[in-house]
Amino acid sequence: MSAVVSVSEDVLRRAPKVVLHDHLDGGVRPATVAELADRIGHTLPAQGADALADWFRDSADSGSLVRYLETFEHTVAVMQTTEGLRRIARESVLDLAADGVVYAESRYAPEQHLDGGLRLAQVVEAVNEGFREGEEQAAAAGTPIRVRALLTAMRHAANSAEIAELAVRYRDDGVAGFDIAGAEAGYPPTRHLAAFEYLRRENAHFTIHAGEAFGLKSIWEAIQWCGADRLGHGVRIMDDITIEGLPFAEWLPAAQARGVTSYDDVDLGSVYLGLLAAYVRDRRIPLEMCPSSNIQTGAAVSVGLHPITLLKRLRFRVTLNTDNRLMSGTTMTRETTLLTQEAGWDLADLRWVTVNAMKSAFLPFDQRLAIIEGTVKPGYAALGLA
Ligand SMILES: O=c1[nH]cnc2c1ncn2[C@H]1C[C@H](O)[C@@H](CO)O1
Ligand SMILES: [Zn+2]
Repeated sequence: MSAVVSVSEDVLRRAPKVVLHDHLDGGVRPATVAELADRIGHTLPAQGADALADWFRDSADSGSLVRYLETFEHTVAVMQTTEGLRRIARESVLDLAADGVVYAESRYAPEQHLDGGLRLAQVVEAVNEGFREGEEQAAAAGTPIRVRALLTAMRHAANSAEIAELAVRYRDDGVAGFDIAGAEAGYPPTRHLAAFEYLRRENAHFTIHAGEAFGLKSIWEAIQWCGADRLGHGVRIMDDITIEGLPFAEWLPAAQARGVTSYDDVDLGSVYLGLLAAYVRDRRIPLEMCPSSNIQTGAAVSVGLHPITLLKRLRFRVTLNTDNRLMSGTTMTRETTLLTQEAGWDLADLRWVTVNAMKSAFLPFDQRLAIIEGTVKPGYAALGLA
C-alpha cells in the first residue's frame, strides 16, 4: 500500500487543474438530463437527479467499453437542440471552473447531435456560445477558466472527413482540435487515415482514443500511421513494458496475488520498455489518462495500480483527466484525491501533471506558457509549494 498523502480536499479543489480529455456528453448535470428529458418526452431509466446519477455510474461500471458507451444514449438524446447544447456547454464550464479547472478541452461528436434537424455548423456554434457564456460567468464568479472544443468523429461511422473539415473551419473560433472515439475493437484508427492526413496537411492538431479497449496495434497505428499529437488513454502501452522479467499482463496478477497494491516497491531497474513504449516516452507523446473511467471499463484494476503512477515514475508525459464526469461520478478534484489517497501522489506530483497537461494543450505555445507561468505555478505557490 502506498503511503497515504494527506492533502485536504479543499486544497485539491483550489489547486489549479487542467483537463484535456473530458466529454461534453459525458459530463451533463443529472438534474439537467432529467429536466430536458421531461421536456422532450424522452424516457429515462431512473427518475430524479440522484437516482439518475447512480444509474449512470452503476451502468457504466460494467467492465466493458461497449456497455459503458451505451449509457450515452440518454445524454445525447437531450442534446439535439441549440438551447440544450448551449445550456449543457455553459453548465459544464461552470462545473469545471468551480472544481478548480483553469483550462479545459471539452470534446463531443457533432454528428450525434443532428436528430432534431440541426446542421453540423449549428451544433458547433451552439456549443461555442455555451462555452463563451460559461467562461464569462465563471470569470464573474472569481473562477476564471479557458475552454476549447475538440470535435470528435465516431470511429464506427464514416463521417471523419467531414468532421475534420469542420474542425479546420472553426479553428479560429473555439475549436482547438479533432479526435476519434467510440468502440475501439474492430475499428482501428487507420480506418480514418484520410481524415488524419488532411488534418496534417492543414497543420491541425488531433488526438486519438487508442490503447483503452484494444492493445498496442491501436496505439502503434495512431502514432506511426495517423500521426496523433496525443493519445486518449493509451493505458495499454503497458503491453509493451516488462517488470521483473514478466510482461505487464503477467506481472500484474502475480503482484496482486502477493498483496501488492501500488508501484512503490517496483525497482525501475527491473522495468524494460519495448520499442513503441520507448518511442512514446522519448518523443514526449502525451497520454490522456483517466483512472476512474479505466477501472469501470476494465482497462485498469485499481487506482493504486493504475499505470499512471508507474508511467509517471518512468517520466512519460502523462496527464490526468476525467473522461466522463457523469458516468464515472467524478471530478478533477476527486481524481486528484484518489491519487493522493491510493497512489501516494503529493502536491508536487499534481503540479507536474498539470504542467504536463498545459504543455500538451492544443493552444498556441505562447498561450500555454502564459497559463503555466501566470496561473498554474502561482496557484501552487499560493498553496505553499516552493
Ligand atoms: O473513453 C471513451 N472511449 C471511447 N469513446 C468514448 C469514451 N468516452 C466517451 N466516448 C464516446 C461516447 C460519446 O458519445 C462520444 C463523444 O463524446 O465519445
Ligand atoms: Zn474518452
